[in-house]
Amino acid sequence: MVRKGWNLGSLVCRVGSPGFYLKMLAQESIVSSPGKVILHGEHAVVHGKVALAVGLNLRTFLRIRCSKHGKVLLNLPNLGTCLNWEVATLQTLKTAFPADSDGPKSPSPEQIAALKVFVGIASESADTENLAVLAFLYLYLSIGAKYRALPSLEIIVWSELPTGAGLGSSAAYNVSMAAALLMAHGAVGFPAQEEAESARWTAEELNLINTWAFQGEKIIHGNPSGVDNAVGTWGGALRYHAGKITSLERVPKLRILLTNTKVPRSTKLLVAGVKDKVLKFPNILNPVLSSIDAISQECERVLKEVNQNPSADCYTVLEELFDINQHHLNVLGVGHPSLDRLCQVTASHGLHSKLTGAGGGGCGITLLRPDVDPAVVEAAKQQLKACGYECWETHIGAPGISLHVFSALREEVQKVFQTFEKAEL
Ligand SMILES: Nc1ncnc2c1ncn2[C@@H]1O[C@H](COP(=O)(O)OP(=O)(O)OP(=O)(O)O)[C@@H](O)[C@H]1O
Ligand SMILES: C[C@@](O)(CCO)CC(=O)[O-]
Ligand SMILES: [Mg+2]
Repeated sequence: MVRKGWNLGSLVCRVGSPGFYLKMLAQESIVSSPGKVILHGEHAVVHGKVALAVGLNLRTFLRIRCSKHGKVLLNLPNLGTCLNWEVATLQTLKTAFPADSDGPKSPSPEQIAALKVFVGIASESADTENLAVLAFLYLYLSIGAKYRALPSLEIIVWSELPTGAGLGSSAAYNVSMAAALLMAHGAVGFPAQEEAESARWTAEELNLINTWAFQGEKIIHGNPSGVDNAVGTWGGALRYHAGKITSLERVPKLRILLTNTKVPRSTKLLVAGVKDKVLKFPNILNPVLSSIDAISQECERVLKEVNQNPSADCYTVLEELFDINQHHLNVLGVGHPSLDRLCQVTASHGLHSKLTGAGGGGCGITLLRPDVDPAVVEAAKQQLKACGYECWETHIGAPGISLHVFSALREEVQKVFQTFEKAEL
C-alpha cells in the first residue's frame, strides 16, 4: 500500500520497502496527541473503578528527525530543557536494557536507578520535570532493545497544554513519544493521510502506541491507571475500567469552562497519597471509591439520555454529580484551597465545578448548560481571573494521536518548530 507521510515534499514510498526506512532516516515526521479532561473517576480509576474521560482541544506536538550524526537530541522547550547524548554513550546503558523480544514491559527499579545515575538525578528527587527525560530515555532504550537499534535522532516536544495542571500533559507527551519512536523503528507505519492536516493509525498500531506510552506514564505517574494515555491515543470520549477501554459514542457537545488555578502539584505524589490513605482507612475510603464508581456510571447513563432527549433535568443531575464527586475527592485528600475557591466562585453564579485530573491544585471544570446566560459565564470568568486563575471555554472530544503534514499545521505551531530549526547538537 503506497502511503504518504512526509512533511518535506510529501515523499511517496512503499511502506516496508528497504528504501522506506532509509528514507525515514533522512526525513522528519510530526505527531500530536491531545490533552484530556476527566469528567469523573480520577484517582478511583487507579483502584479499579470506572472513569469517564474526553480528549481536549489542546495538543502536544512532537517532531522527530532521524539523522546520521550519531547523536540523540531531546529538546523540551516547555521545560526549558535541551539535552543531547552520543548514541555510543547511550549504548553503555544496554546492560540495563538487554535485547528483548517481548513487548512493552514495566520499568524496573534497576532501570530507573541506572537512568537516574546516567542523567545525574538524585534518587530521592521529586522533581517532576526530570521525569520527562527519564521517560524519554526509558522509551528510547526499551523500544531500541525490542527492535534492536538505537537510531540517531532529533526530537522536539512542544505543548499547548499547561504542564502539571491535570490536563494529561504527561500522557500527551508519552503517547507522542511512543508513536514517534515506534515510527522510527518501522514498528508502526505511516497512516494514509485521510485529511490534509493529519492522519491516524490502525487499531493494532494504536494499541501498540498506547501500551508503550503507558510505560512512560509509569515513570511520570508512578502508579498510573492508563486512562490518560488511552485518551491521548484514541481521543474522543472514553469509558475506562481496569484497562478496558470503551469509546462513548455520540457524547453530547458538553460545554465546559476550564480553569487553571496555576497551583503546581505532582500527580505522582497525589496518587501515592491516595493509595496510602486507602490503605490506612480501607473501611472508610473504599466506600468512597465505590461511590465515585457509581457517579461515573450514572454520568454515563445521563449522557446517553442527554443525547436522546436533552432536558433540564439531565443537566441538574450532571451538576449534582459534579458536586458529590468534588466532595469525595476532598475526602480522598486531593482537594486544595484554590479548588475550593473555584467551586465557591462558580457556585455563587449558580454553576457547578469539580477538580479534574490529579487535583491538589491544577485545573477544575465547570459545567455550562446549553442555555446558560452568557453574562453569567462572563461574570464567573471575571471573578475567577481576579483570583489569579486562567479560564477558558473549551469543547471536548478531540481526536487522538495523529500524524501531520507540516504545511497543514496551524501557523503558530509551524513557527514553534521553525524557531528551533537550527537546534544545535
Ligand atoms: N510538553 C512537555 N514537555 C516536556 N515534559 C512534559 C511536557 N508535558 C508534560 N511533561 C512531563 O510531565 C510532567 C507533568 O506530569 P503530571 O502527570 O504531573 O501532570 P499532568 O499530566 O499535566 O496532570 P494529570 O496527570 O493530573 O492529568 C512534567 O513535569 C514533565 O515531566
Ligand atoms: C489521578 C489519575 O487518576 C488521573 C490523572 O490525570 C491518575 C491516573 O489515573 O493515572
Ligand atoms: Mg499526568
